[in-house]
Amino acid sequence: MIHNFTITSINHILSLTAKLTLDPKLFLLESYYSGRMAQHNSSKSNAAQTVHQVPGFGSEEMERIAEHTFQRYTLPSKRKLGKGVAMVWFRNDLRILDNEVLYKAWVSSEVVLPVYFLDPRLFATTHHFGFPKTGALRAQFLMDCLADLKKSLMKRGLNLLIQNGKPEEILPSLAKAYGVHTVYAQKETCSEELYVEKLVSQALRESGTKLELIWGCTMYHIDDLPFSSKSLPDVYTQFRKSVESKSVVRGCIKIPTSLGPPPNVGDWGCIPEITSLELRQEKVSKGMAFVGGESAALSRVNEYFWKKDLLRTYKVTRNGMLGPNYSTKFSPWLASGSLSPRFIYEEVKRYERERESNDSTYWVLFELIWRDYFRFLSIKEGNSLFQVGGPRKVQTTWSQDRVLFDAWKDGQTGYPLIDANMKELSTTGFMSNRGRQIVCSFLVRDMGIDWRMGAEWFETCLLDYDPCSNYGNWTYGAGNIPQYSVLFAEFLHYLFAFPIWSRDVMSTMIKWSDYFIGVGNDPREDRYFSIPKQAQNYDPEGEFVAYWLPQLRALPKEKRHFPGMLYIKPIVALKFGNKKPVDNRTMAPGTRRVSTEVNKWKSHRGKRMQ
Ligand SMILES: Cc1cc2nc3c(=O)[nH]c(=O)nc-3n(C[C@H](O)[C@H](O)[C@H](O)COP(=O)(O)OP(=O)(O)OC[C@H]3O[C@@H](n4cnc5c(N)ncnc54)[C@H](O)[C@@H]3O)c2cc1C
Ligand SMILES: Nc1ncnc2c1ncn2[C@@H]1O[C@H](COP(=O)(O)OP(=O)(O)OP(=O)(O)O)[C@@H](O)[C@H]1O
Repeated sequence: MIHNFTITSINHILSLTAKLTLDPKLFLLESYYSGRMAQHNSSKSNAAQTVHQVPGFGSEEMERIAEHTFQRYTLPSKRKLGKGVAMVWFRNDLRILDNEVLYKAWVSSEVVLPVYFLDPRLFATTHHFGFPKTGALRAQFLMDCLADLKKSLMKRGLNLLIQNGKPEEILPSLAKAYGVHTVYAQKETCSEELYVEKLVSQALRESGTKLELIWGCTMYHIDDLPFSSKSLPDVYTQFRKSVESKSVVRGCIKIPTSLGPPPNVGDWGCIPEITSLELRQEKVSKGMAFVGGESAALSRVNEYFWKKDLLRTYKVTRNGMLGPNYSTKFSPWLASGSLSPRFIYEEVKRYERERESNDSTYWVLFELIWRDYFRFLSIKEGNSLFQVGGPRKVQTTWSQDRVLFDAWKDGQTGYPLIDANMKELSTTGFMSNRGRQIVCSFLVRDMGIDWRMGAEWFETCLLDYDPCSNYGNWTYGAGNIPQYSVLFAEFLHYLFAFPIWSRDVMSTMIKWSDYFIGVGNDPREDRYFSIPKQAQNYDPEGEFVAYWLPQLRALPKEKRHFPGMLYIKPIVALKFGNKKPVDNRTMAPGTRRVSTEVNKWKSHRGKRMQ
C-alpha cells in the first residue's frame, strides 16, 4: 500500500522530527517512530500535491518486517572467545544484518562499544564550488538511519554512542577511557575517507589501540575478485563476466541474538536535529519521501520483491521516471549502508527459487555489479575520478558560467524534461537513472559546463550520494572514461561469440563504426542524449513533466515537452537540435535554435544520440 499524504502532514512530521531528542530508553525511540508514522498514516490523499512514502508501510509494519527478516538471519548462540572491549566505529555501514564489522567486534571481545561520529567535515562544503557537502534531505535521512540503528542495537542489549566531532580527535580518548583493544570499521576507498582513516590510525597508534578496517560495501568481496583491484578491467562487461564466472557472492553475516552486555556509558548522546548541523529543515512537498534506516530498507526489499511482485518486470520498467514502482529505489539505503547488497542478492535468489527466474530478476544483480564496478574503479583510478580530465586525462575547456549552471540546478532551463528532473532532485533528493543521464548530458554537452559542477550539486542533493557511483557515472557521462575501448572490447567479444555471417553482427558492426570515428574527438560529443528522443521514448504522454511542472498539464500531451511561448524560453539551443551541431559555448544565453515541433523529433540528428 502506498501512503499518500499532504504537505501539512509532512510539515508535522518534520517539526516532530525537529523536536526529537533521543533518550537511551527505548520507549522514547518507540514514540519517535510511532509519532512520525502516525502522521504518515493519518493523512489523506489530497489532489496533485501528493507524497509517496518509500516504502509504503507504517512504522509497526516496517518493524515487523525487519524483525521477521532478522529472525531468518539469527546466529544460533555461540560461545565467544574474545576478551576485553572492542569498538565499532560505524561509518557507511549503518545496519546490523550482514555487518562484518559488528560481528568481528562482537566475537573478539566481551563488551562492544558502538560509536557514530557526526564529523563536521561531512557538513562542510564541496571541494571546488562550495555547495553544502550534505544537503538537508540527506542529513535527515542519515538521522533516521541512526535512530533506527540505535533502536536495533538497544533491542539486542547495546546502544549507539553519538559523538559530535572528528573521529581522530575523539577516538583515542574514548579508547583509553574504555580500555578498547581494537577499533573495527568499514574500509573506504576515496581520498577524503582514506585521509580520515590515516589520521585515526596514527592517533590510535599513540594510544596503543589497533584499527582494523574491514571490507563491506560491495556485493562481491574484494578478496574474491579474480584480479587485483589495481588491474581491474577498463571495460565493465569484462569485469562483470569475469566476476560472474570466477567469483562467488559470500553469504550474509548473521546477527547474534544478544550483543550485550553494554559498556557502562553515562550519556549515549542524542540524534541531533539537523538545524544543529546548520542545515535548514526541508519538507518533501511532493514526489517520494524516503524513510531512512535498516527497518525501512528491509521493508522496501519486501515491498518491491514480495508484496508488489515488481521484481518480475524490473528490466522492462527500470527506465521509468515517475513514482516509486518503476525501479527498486534501494540506492539511498545502499549508500548509507543500511542495506547490504549481499542481502539483496540472497533475496533475488530466493525469489528465483520460489517465484520466477527471468531477465528482470537477473538485471537487478547486473545493476549491482555496476555499483561494485565503480567502487573498485575508485581504487584503481584514485583521485583521477574526481579530476576534470577524469582517468583519461582529457584536455577540454569547460565553461563555469553561473547563469547557465543556476538555470540547470534550479530547473529553469526552458526544457521541461531537464527542469522536471532537476525539480524532483531538489524537492526529494532522488532522480531516476534515466533522468540523471539526461540532465548530465544536457549540462555537459548542450551547455558545455564543467561536469564537476553537476557532480558536486548531485553530491549535495542525492539521498543516495556515493562518491564512487556519483563521480564514476559523471566521468563516464562526461566522456572521461575510455569508451572507445569499451566498444572495441564489446566488438571483439561479439566477433568471437557469433559467426561472422550473422546478420546481427553485420548490423552491429555498422552501428559501431560510428563510435570508432569519434576516437580522439571532443568527449562532449560522446553519449549525447537527445532530449526530443528521450522525451518520446521515456515520457511520451508528458506525464512526468506535467507532474513536476503542473502548468504544463493543461497543454495537449504532444506539446508538453516543447511548449514554445507557453513556457520559459530555452536558455541554450540543443547541440544537435538542428541538422548541424552547434557549439553552445559560442552562443549567447537565451539564443534559441531548437525545434519545438514534436513531428520534427525524428529529424534530430546527433552523433551517438541515445
Ligand atoms: C550522473 C549520475 C550520477 C549518479 N550518482 C549516483 C550516486 O551518487 N549514488 C548511487 O547509488 N547511484 C548513482 N547513480 C546511479 C543510478 O542512477 C542510481 O543508482 C539509481 O538511479 C538508483 O535508483 P534505484 O535504486 O531505483 O536503481 P535500480 O535501477 O533499481 O538499480 C538497483 C541498484 O543498482 C545500482 N545501480 C543501478 N544503476 C547504477 C549505476 N549506473 N551506477 C552504479 N550503481 C547503479 C544501485 O545501487 C541501485 O540501487 C548515478 C547515475 C548517474 C547517471
Ligand atoms: N568521498 C569523497 N567525496 C567527494 N569528493 C571526494 C571524496 N574523496 C575525494 N574526493 C575529491 O578528490 C579530490 C582530491 O583529489 P586531488 O588531491 O587530485 O584534488 P586537489 O588537488 O585537491 O584538487 P585541485 O587541485 O583541483 O584543487 C578532491 O576534489 C576531493 O574533494
